[in-house]
Amino acid sequence: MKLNHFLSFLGLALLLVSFSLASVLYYLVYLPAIESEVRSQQERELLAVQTGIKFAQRNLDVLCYDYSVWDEMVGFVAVRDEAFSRSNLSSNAFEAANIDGAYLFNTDGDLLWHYSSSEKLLPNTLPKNNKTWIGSVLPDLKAIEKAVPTTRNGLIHLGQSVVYFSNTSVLPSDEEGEVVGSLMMVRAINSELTEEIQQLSLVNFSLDMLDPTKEYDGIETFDAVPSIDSLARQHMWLLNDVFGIPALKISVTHDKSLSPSLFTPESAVLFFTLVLVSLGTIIPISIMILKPLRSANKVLKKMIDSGKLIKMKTGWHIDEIVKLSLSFNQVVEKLERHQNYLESLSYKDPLTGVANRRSLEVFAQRAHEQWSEGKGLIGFLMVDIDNFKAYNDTQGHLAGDKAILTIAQTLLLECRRRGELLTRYGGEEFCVVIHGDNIAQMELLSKRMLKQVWELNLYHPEASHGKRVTVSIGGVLYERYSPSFSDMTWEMMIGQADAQLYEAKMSGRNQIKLEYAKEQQLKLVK
Ligand SMILES: Nc1nc2c(ncn2[C@@H]2O[C@H](COP(=O)(O)OP(=O)(O)OP(=O)(O)O)[C@@H](O)[C@H]2O)c(=O)[nH]1
Repeated sequence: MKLNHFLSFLGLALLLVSFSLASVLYYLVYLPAIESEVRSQQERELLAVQTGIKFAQRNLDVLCYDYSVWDEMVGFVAVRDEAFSRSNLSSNAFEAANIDGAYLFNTDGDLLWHYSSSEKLLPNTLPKNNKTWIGSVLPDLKAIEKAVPTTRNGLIHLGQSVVYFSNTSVLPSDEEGEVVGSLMMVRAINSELTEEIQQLSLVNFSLDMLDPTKEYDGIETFDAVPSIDSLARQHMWLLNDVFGIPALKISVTHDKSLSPSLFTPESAVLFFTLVLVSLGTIIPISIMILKPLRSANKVLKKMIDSGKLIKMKTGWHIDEIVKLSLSFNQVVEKLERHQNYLESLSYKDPLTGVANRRSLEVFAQRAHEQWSEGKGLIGFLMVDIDNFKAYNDTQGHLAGDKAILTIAQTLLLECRRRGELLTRYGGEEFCVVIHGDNIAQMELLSKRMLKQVWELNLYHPEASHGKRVTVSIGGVLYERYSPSFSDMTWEMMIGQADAQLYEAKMSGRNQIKLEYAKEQQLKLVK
């Protein structure tokens, strides 16, 4: 897998994992917590409405009780005194106390006196014909016989209206004595009351009057403490009147209802931030790691293809990669040095340190090519140590090695000009390749070499000349190339030089035999 593909895959995988993790956390942890919070808030809102309604009811109960357990009211049941009615039961007082209707009954349930704020609440709208009118709304015999104040309250339909009522038995203020009747006060369920409870509970709700003849299936009654089964924007509850007939529908609108969605603008922003962060991480990694890796790969491939050692670039951003490149380059440098050393070894004679036969071949081939192209002259000198077998036999092989080394170094000092190369041809024999312009060069060089070896004065008891080590030299020099030389290879030229060496040996050693080749004409000189 390519690294950039791997990085893209990694980025994508990270995004998917983040998204999956966020979803799991959202659905398994966050959402249940939010849901339970919203549920408990909704339950609190319903409870607040319920409490608010009960509170409105209690005000009515207290007011009704105050009027009922009052000696003057007992007197008013017996004789409806206009003066008492005017000063204590005036419409202004009831309006101020938010009472929409007041009805005074005797113990038989007959209406003795009433007040109503509107025609809708006139006595003829009282649901007296209901079987439970006495007992549920007015005190029954049992309650009357108890001779203590008893109260009934709840909802009732008055004509087209639904009201809260509170009915308290009328009896003397010390609560001893006969119950003479009952007083009922009502308050219409209207927008004013709804607003009052809303302000009290701080919950938004509405109260809708229901058709008493209809049935409302699927809506629960609102009496016990409500419990929420499912979260909703709105919850509805039924309020029955004291006769069990549906009277009102409460619709509570909740502040919070819907669970927060995972797919919100905020989560989209978060997601794209994650994408940007991932890209922002992957792109620099690609630039800082992928680029050097690609470059290194290129260098290695080039090395394999070309067989050459190549250094890497080192200008990267990451320290570790820079260090790796530097170390690689150090290895390359060491290998280069080692390679050069090995190469130099393969071109040098190990005993004398002068060029070996391999170098001779390369140099001779190049010199011959250039000579064939008409550049300069070419020549070969074969230098052989005289009577060397005898030297070895008398002085020992190690001394023989040393003598070869000394003679090689001496010859090397003479072959220092451009176009001259001294090589060890084999054993105690050397070959000098000459590629130059000077026709006298070969002769001069031969003479100097002969003289320098002589002057070394290496003792040789069985030497042909002066008890010292000498050399014999045979050579050939070709003048500028002409077509008549076209068949002459450098190997043939060496052969000619060797023949001259043989001549020198045959002529008594410690001497030079050179041959100058001039367009088929050979001139022998000493
Ligand atoms: N010590 C030593 N001896 C060598 C080396 N290479 C060749 N020789 C010896 O050189 C001697 C060459 O002997 P020959 O070829 O018979 O020639 P020569 O005795 O020099 O006689 P001429 O060449 O005819 O003057 C042999 O005895 C070789 O063993 C070397 O590297 N070290």
